[in-house]
Amino acid sequence: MPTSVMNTPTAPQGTSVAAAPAAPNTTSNAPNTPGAETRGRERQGSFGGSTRAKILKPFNTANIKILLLENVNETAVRALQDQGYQVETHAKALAEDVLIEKIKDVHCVGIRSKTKLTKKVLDAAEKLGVIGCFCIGTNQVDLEHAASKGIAVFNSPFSNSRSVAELVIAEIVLLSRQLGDRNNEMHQGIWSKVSANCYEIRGKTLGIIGYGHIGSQLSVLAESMGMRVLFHDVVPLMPLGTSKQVGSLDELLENSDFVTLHVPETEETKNMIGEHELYKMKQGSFLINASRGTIVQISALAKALRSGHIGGAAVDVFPKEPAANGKFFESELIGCPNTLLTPHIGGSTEEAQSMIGVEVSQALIKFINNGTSIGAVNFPEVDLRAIRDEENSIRLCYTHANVPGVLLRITNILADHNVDKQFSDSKGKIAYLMADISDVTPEQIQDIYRRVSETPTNIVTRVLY
Ligand SMILES: NC(=O)c1ccc[n+]([C@@H]2O[C@H](COP(=O)([O-])OP(=O)(O)OC[C@H]3O[C@@H](n4cnc5c(N)ncnc54)[C@H](O)[C@@H]3O)[C@@H](O)[C@H]2O)c1
Ligand SMILES: O=C(O)[C@H](O)COP(=O)(O)O
Repeated sequence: MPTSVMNTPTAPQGTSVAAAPAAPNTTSNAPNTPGAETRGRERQGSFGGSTRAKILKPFNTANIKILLLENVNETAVRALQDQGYQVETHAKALAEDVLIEKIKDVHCVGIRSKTKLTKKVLDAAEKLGVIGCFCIGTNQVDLEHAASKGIAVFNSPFSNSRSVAELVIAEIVLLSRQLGDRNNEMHQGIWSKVSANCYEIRGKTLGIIGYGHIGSQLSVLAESMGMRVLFHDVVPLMPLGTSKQVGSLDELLENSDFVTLHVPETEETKNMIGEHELYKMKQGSFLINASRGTIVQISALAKALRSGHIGGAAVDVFPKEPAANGKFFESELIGCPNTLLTPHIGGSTEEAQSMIGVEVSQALIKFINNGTSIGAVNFPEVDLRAIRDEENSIRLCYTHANVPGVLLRITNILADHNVDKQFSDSKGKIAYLMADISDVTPEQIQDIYRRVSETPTNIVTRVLY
């Protein structure tokens, strides 16, 4: 595979700082901003007593372009700007043609759940090395294609879990008391005081489908409200509190008063809840979906709500969601009885967005500056302990096809050098190797870079120093 443009090395300039090949599309030899460098040193602390840890960075961080879409939180914008990167922000998702034009030139893109990074979009991205999903879901990215191009994808696996769990707790109470309908009536000037089919949630059974970060957090909150919790998951999991894992989806549906979905969007979960499953649910029971819109068949749910078989639903996610605020929303669920519709706000709290901004921006910075891929969702997870702060030490980051014989080839290239440490791992068709090499001259760095990036298995080669 070809070496991406973002990894073109700079020519040797005579000093270690100036000479090393650069990461993302470095064109200038200006040093990093002093502020960022000092902060980095403080963070990494001393290395083995008297020797400090080296601050690895792509050479001129001002040349690194970051595109942040969908109103990514200010905490991320600041953190990325503090590194000296060029950061362009947009409040909304971009139309595909605009995105294709914008993404051509950037080294990193930050998105939320709306931006679709398809094969077509990724193929237009000539310099892209890393993607940050400032959310939990990563189904909006063609992860495999990104990996095949050496593009690592990071997300925030749990920073908004609590926000979703709290919303679901609120919805359980609201549905149980038909609060959506009562509220609508009052706003129309209609006084309608009813207790028929309104219930306390104490003693009722909550069925959680998908007992991951959100499902398990919800389980604890629901039990503290006096609910009994059943859950269904594809893997056996430790039940929290007195909750109980059931043997099948049907068993959960048949025994729950409230059913709530917390699974990712996958081939298996698409249309997971249709007519058959809805009619397995108890008469008058409630359905909540704050996972992904494709998991519930909307027509079947609307029919079950209108027939009264399902007593109410809260839906936060839809198969087709408007691209931005103010755009028209349509759904067969509009006007269904006791149905709460929210515009994908499960993770939309100040706390969650701020934490996500910090978490994902740190992962991006570590990947760009240090090559660290820990936490990547589509990429082998590799890290090395800090590199010594010595002039002529470098870090080689090599993303390559996962085929036999590669390590031997790299060992031959590095045979005459002092490899301080090296680690490599693979995931599916790609593998990632990091090696710290000391005592290398600028000419040797150029030679290592050239020979590694010319290997037939090369996807992306970077040298950090
Ligand atoms: N509405 C929102 O704003 C919002 C916010 C955050 C997350 N989400 C969605 O919620 C989903 C779940 O989030 P999470 O953090 O709990 O994820 P998670 O990965 O921690 O947990 C998902 C669980 O689902 C299970 N699972 C997968 N496939 C399954 C199947 N076919 N049947 C049963 N269980 C299955 C997994 O084993 C796992 O335990 C995310 O993927 C995202 O799409 C929505
Ligand atoms: O995947 C997620 O974390 C949620 O769906 C939230 O997505 P958002 O950041 O687009 O609100």
